[in-house]
Amino acid sequence: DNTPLRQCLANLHRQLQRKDVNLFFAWPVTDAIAPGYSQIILRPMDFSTMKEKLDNDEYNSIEEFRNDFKVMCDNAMIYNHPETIYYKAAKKMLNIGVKMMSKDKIASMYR
Ligand SMILES: NC(=O)c1ccc2nc(N)sc2c1
Repeated sequence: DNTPLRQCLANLHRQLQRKDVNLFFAWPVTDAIAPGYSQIILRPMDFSTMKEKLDNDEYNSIEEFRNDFKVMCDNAMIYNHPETIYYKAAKKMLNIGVKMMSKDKIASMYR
């Protein structure tokens, strides 16, 4: 059933994924496209995995969702060098996400 939290997270997921125009974050990163990725990144995350967790009701708060989103962006800024398009896309998307899910914005929902 669609609880307010699930609807809110589904909207956030849609809005954030729209920013990923090159689909760099749509699917799990494979070692085939990113050599050594699985040795370097111990907690992989991507939008399809987040959607699966959403559909399986695995997020109990916006904070949990925001944490996965931040891990996904941080991973890309750990594995990829700063001058790459992947690093830059992650940094830009992280800034957008932080604004959309800021702590004070979430707190303001409970006032
Ligand atoms: N999300 C990432 O870190 C990411 C995504 C796609 C991609 N394609 C490559 N050739 S390296 C690479 C890294």
